[in-house]
Amino acid sequence: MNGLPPALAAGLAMLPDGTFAGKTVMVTGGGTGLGLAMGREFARLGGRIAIASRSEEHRAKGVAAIRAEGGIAEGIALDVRDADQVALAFDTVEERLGPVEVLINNAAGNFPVRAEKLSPNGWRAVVDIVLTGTFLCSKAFAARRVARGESGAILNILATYVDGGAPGHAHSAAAKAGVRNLTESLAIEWAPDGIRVNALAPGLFPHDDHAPAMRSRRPDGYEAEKTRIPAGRVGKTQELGWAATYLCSPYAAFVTGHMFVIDGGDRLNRSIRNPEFEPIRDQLPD
Ligand SMILES: CCCCCCCCC/C=C/C(=O)SCCNC(=O)CCNC(=O)[C@H](O)C(C)(C)COP(=O)(O)OP(=O)(O)OC[C@H]1O[C@@H](n2cnc3c(N)ncnc32)[C@H](O)[C@@H]1OP(=O)(O)O
Ligand SMILES: NC(=O)C1=CN([C@@H]2O[C@H](COP(=O)(O)OP(=O)(O)OC[C@H]3O[C@@H](n4cnc5c(N)ncnc54)[C@H](OP(=O)(O)O)[C@@H]3O)[C@@H](O)[C@H]2O)C=CC1
Repeated sequence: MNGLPPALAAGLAMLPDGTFAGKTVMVTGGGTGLGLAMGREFARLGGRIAIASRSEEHRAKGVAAIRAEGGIAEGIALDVRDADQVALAFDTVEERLGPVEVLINNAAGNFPVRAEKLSPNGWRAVVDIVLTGTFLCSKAFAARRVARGESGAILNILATYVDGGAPGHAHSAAAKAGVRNLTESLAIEWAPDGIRVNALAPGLFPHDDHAPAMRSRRPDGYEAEKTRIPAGRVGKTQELGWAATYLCSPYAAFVTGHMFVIDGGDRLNRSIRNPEFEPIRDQLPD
């Protein structure tokens, strides 16, 4: 399990070429990090990618990365917390790329903070982006799919701390746990309409786009983390792309309401080695 698959080095897609040809895929927060990695994988398989987020700089970076690989991408201004902006974003994507057939609810806010120091606004910001934003985008998506009488797929990006919580992440973990439950409700409700709703729970996937607050505070970065994770390494972002494209593809037509965990066994908490231990509370900002 420790070795990287050769296909990763070769930059290969997992599914057949053209699996998403002619389909429009909206990725919220798709200009950076994991969202961009997933968008690149959908684009490799022929999908037309709408990168929807607040920052023009992030959107432009994501669009350029996908176009540089020969893919089709457009940037769409969106704050997922605002229902009017969500409606406008779906309309704009439809004009530019065609109706959205796949929605990746990837946008998130998070900053590690001791819960007793988290302000009401800080709590609201994270819960609104993660939980309310996922609901608003899912609702707008499904309303359009149902009106057209056409099927679709939604993928909600969680985090493995939906089970068990995490010190310093009370706001994010609670919001993500809410999204997990929402995934299940919507999967049942929209299954008769041909809309599948699944979730992808990543473990640790460090990347260069992370905001300073989200970077490891340890001088050795993620080296110690690697010894804690049973697989002996952190995740590679393209691995999420493979999982996301599978879950939204016709090969997963009978999969809905599922949470797919991709974490190298981290959540099982069975360390095969014993790293130097530093309590997570002690790693949080003062
Ligand atoms: C460790 C290793 C991990 C290792 C990595 C572990 C990975 C764990 C899994 C990862 C999960 C993720 O979600 S990773 C995704 C992370 N990406 C992001 O967060 C990018 C987007 N984030 C943002 O835009 C901002 O951070 C966020 C605050 C959420 C939203 O921005 P807004 O402009 O809407 O809000 P603001 O007005 O700036 O702030 C709203 C309130 O939040 C407070 N606030 C903002 N930042 C704060 C902070 N660092 N500490 C305390 N409080 C903060 C402000 O003071 C405000 O409260 P008042 O002063 O009271 O008004
Ligand atoms: N990296 C990791 O190890 C892990 C990540 N995750 C999850 O993966 C997903 C991606 O995280 P990651 O790539 O690491 O982090 P990033 O910070 O790189 O990505 C977050 C994205 O969300 C967008 N965003 C934030 N707020 C809003 C908003 N209100 N409206 C629209 N877009 C918004 C940002 O774009 P902009 O600023 O342009 O709005 C940004 O592109 C998240 O759901 C996260 O919780 C889960 C577990 C581990």
